[in-house]
Amino acid sequence: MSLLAVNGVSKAFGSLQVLRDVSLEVQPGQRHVIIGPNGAGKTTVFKCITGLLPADSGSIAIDGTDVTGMPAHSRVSLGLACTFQKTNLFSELTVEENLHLAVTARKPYRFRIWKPLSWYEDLQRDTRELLQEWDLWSRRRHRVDELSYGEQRILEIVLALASKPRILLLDEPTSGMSPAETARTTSLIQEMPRSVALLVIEHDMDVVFSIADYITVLHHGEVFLSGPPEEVRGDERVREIYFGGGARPHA
Ligand SMILES: Nc1ncnc2c1ncn2[C@@H]1O[C@H](COP(=O)(O)OP(=O)(O)OP(=O)(O)O)[C@@H](O)[C@H]1O
Repeated sequence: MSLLAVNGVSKAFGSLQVLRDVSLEVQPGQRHVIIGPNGAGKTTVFKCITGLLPADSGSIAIDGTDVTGMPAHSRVSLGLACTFQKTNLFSELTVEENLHLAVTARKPYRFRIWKPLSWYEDLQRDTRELLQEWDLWSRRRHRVDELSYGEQRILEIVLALASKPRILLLDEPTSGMSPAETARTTSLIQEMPRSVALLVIEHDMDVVFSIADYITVLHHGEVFLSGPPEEVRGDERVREIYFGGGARPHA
């Protein structure tokens, strides 16, 4: 069974039809990348999946559970996590404090004043492991607003991983990054455990073909093509969408 199934989702903003009958599936452990020109509807698909926007029609299921009418927080409890293009961090707190909050959010007893001592030990251990694993240990005492934009976006991905999601949605994880930060983010994504499936919106084709094992091409709000990377890379019509009008995918 698919971990995520989007079935025939449509969405309009007033008279602007942004999504038309969009269907896609994400399998456990898959690295599924959505590409398409600006305005194709990629972020809107993400918002419908997370529950930030209601779909006008169609359905969405996480691991077989129909979540179409469910609020966003219920989808999170089914294992969905998401980062969007705008960072969503506590900028006056340190890297470590931000991670503490994210790790706390998934722990039992989090609303209890009196917690077992082991609770604090687990919190410290989980935070330390994430900091070390994702190469943020030396930055742990830095306030978030002292980090570069790229580092902030990397931290946000790590925070999303702290909730131990089964499926993680990343909206343009490398946009606005320096080449070095893009390379670091690409290897971070490549090194993520296969216990997490990824659905990624990405414009940088080098990143797309470094991480994807399945690609969906959106164009004018419709699924234009989906398949393995070799199939998409060789498809003349996809080149035409990107390069036909002289428009290039922005990196
Ligand atoms: N809340 C909104 N109200 C009205 N129109 C919107 C809204 N959100 C998005 N749109 C429009 O819907 C279309 C699709 O937007 P969306 O952000 O999903 O595209 P995208 O493929 O993610 O583009 P990009 O690659 O530029 O991020 C665009 O024409 C956009 O202007």
